[in-house]
Amino acid sequence: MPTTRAATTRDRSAVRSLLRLWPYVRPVRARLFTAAFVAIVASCVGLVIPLVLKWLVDGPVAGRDPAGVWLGALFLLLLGLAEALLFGLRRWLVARPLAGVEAAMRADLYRHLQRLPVAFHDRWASGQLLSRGTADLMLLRMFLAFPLTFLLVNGVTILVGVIIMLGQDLTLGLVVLGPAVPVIVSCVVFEQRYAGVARRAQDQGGDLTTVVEEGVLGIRVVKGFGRHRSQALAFRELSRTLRGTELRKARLLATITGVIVTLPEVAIGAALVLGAVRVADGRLSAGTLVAFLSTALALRWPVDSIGFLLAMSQEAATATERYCEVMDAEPETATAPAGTAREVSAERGLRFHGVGFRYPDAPAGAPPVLRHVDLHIRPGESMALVGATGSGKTTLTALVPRLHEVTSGRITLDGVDITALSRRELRAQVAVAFEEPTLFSASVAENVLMGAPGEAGAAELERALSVAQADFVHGLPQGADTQVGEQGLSLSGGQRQRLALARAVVGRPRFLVLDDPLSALDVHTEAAVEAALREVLAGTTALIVAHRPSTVLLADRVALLSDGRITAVGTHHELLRDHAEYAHLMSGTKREASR
Ligand SMILES: Nc1ncnc2c1ncn2[C@@H]1O[C@H](COP(=O)(O)OP(=O)(O)OP(=O)(O)O)[C@@H](O)[C@H]1O
Repeated sequence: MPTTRAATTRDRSAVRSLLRLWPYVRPVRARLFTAAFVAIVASCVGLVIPLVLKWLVDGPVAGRDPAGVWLGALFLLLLGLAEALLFGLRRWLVARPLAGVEAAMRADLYRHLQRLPVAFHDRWASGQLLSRGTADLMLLRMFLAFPLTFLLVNGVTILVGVIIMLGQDLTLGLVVLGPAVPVIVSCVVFEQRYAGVARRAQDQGGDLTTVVEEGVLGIRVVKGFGRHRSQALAFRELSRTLRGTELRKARLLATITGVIVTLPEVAIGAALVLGAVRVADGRLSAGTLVAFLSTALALRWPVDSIGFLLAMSQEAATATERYCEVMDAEPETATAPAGTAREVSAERGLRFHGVGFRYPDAPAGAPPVLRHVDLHIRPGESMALVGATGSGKTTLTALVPRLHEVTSGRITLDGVDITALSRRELRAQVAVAFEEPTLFSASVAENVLMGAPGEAGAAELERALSVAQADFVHGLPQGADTQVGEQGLSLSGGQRQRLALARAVVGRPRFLVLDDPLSALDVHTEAAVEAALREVLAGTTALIVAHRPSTVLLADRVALLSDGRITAVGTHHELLRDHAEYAHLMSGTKREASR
């Protein structure tokens, strides 16, 4: 199940979580405060209406003065209009800045994701990241636009309304205030329970996103193996779980809304009966009772809405937590650590010095993938890396561009420790091509030139395409400007591999790391690519993971990786002759090799 739980819902305050939004809200704070002030004024204007009603009932209505009634009606109309206009103004004030806050947070999240190490992405399910960048940020925008303002506005409105009611009649005011304590206690309990359920629903939403993403990206496998039904069942199961959590949320919300609505309504009913008796006794004017009840009714929405405003705030708090879990993850440092000795030896070429590595998420007690790897690839030399499947070849190649950090030992490029180079410096020197070629939704040219941003032009592009034997590009509808589909799926596996290879060589890197980059090519194309690659490799120090003798023969020497260590280094023929494991790995294709 693609679940990522970076943190459980710990004891934490929603307010503390929401305060972390301040850096984003700061630039638009003036607008937000103005909008909140406008909303408070609008709400208070609404509270003036009952006072006008009181004047109307006790004055012109009781005195049968039609002109006074018309005047009062006109005043009520103007107050209603002013209230509506002010609420409209509030909306206008917040809409644009809050869209900006959401966009800024999304941009920061994306930028941060790009800078997080590969180990982080190995650990986190993509749907969890996707849901943080979409659904969670939408929740936050809605919170800033609505509950944040209205919790304040409604609080002030309720306070002013209660003061007005108490001023009109103390006894009736106390009757209406009666349910305040049970309502507040219910709200506190609701907050605690809702926080956990809201977090669960957001995490389950992330899991669902992961399943949808995998199903769409893996549609060929799903169809090829006729797995629609089992995929649909798995999806239905997850969505049923999410539905259960959403229902639990709805039940909690329904309960708190029931409490918040019922208790005050009962209190208003009691005040109505008591007030009517006192009007009949002549101890209260009809106008005061009308004004009192109108004020109490005007407070209904501010009180009734507290339930869902609190629910939205809780969801925003958990969304903020989820967002911050990613933002708090330590990114790769872009610059070299200060004080690191750059030159550790005068040795040229690419050298592994006693390198050890274990994956951060490997089970405790599992042996390291690499142990004391010592290997020297001389300048201009190409070294093939051969080993059984799962022996750690891909892992070793990933250490050179620092996609993972060595856990012991060090790697040097021309005598310079790679940790002493900034990422930019390192990646300008080292180019990589992986067995699984990833292309982006962009043109062929953009995909290839990604290997040398800002440095290479049309001539370099042509040269790289020619080295990778990617002439098929000229036959595409718009040549190198043809857009390749999502992940390059509109191209064949071999075509994608050749574009990935072109991307690796386009910047004429000093160090080239190729992870079995020719595996999807037919023998004729592979031979043509190898011939062209030999020219490139002549001036480059290269480490090439190879499974086939034809790829091994590209290299000057071969290193055998076995049980996490380099157990032999020599030419293909030497190893074939002296090492049974190597001969075994190459067996079955020996004839091809000796041709
Ligand atoms: N992200 C990861 N987290 C934990 N272990 C991993 C991770 N990636 C790979 N491994 C483990 O590391 C070991 C070496 O994997 P690696 O991909 O480097 O082998 P390989 O020699 O390239 O295999 P192949 O020839 O099949 O491509 C394997 O046992 C694998 O299960």
